[in-house]
Amino acid sequence: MSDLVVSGASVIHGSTLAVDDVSMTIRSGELVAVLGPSGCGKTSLLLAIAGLLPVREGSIAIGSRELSRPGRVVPPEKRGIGWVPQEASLFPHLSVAENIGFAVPRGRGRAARIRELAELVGLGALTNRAPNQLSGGQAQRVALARALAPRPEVLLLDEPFAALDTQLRTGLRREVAELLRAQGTTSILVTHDQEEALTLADRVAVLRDGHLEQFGTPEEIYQQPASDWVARFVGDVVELDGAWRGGRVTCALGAVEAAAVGFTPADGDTVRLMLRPEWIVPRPDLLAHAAAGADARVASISYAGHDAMLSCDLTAGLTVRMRMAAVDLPAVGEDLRLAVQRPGLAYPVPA
Ligand SMILES: Nc1ncnc2c1ncn2[C@@H]1O[C@H](COP(=O)(O)OP(=O)(O)OP(=O)(O)O)[C@@H](O)[C@H]1O
Repeated sequence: MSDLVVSGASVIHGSTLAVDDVSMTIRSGELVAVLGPSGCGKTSLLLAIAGLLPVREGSIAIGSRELSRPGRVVPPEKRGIGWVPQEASLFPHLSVAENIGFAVPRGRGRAARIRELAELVGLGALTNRAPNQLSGGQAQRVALARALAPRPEVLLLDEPFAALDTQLRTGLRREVAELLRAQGTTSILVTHDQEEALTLADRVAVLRDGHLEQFGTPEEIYQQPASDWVARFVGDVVELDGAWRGGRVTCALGAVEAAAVGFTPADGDTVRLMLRPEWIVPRPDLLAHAAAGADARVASISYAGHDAMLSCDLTAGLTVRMRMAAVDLPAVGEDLRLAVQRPGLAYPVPA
């Protein structure tokens, strides 16, 4: 098995430059999520990898096997790449087994291979069913089995769980990720659901307006966003402007330790401090230390079962949100001393 290498690829979709100079190496067996807002080029990137759109610049290859470059496209059926679409789009007049079998070559062992694939996706008992007798989740399992049938080197999944209800989606996507890992299939999952991307993928590619903003592990994307845009797009952020001095930002939350991302501020510069809401914590032990932390009053609490989001009015005049485990929550109106429990991220203030 080889890596999938996308190298400086640009793709025109209609009249739009949908993918703009994207480079990424997807390691053999890796599950990569492509995340981004609507229209950022996720599907266009997948179509180019599948051979359904040409590249205008750059190249796409699996190992040393070049699949796309300007003026040359290896046809989809010769690329060794499988596709699971958003809607299962099964043949309505064929049974589950026949739908899966559509992609299994004729010959000896065909029936056994169909049975193996049906069992792999948990449909061993439903092989004689017609598509209209399947739930949405079961239909997606058939589409997955059909895509895996020719043993593709790379599997592309275009929002395969988007049409399913929340509970089914959570269960099925975990199962599918485990199955793909067990098979060692290199997979690219397009999604606009950040939770899906962060929980399932080995690495996440964040696209914006056709550009690759960041490609990293879920922890890197969440804890060290490469830009303020990624910080805002993936997860919740608390934003405070303050003065930079020697690795600290003096703002309404006090003097908060921070790392500058992608620029080098000078002492005295105004920077934008970004924090995740769970990085802000109540610190009753700091009440006696006037220099540390910031005084706040709980303005509202949004309870979510396992945790809660608190809006706190700072004495200094701003409101910040903090997320905490929903155990012994403070009450609305309670006074707290807040501090930041890990270094924040500093970005330039937008012009
Ligand atoms: N069928 C099409 N014909 C012409 N242009 C298209 C077509 N589909 C997409 N585009 C253009 O390509 C750009 C990228 O679209 P693409 O579908 O790749 O984005 P996406 O990130 O997958 O969006 P979504 O999350 O909404 O599916 C769009 O802004 C649009 O202008």
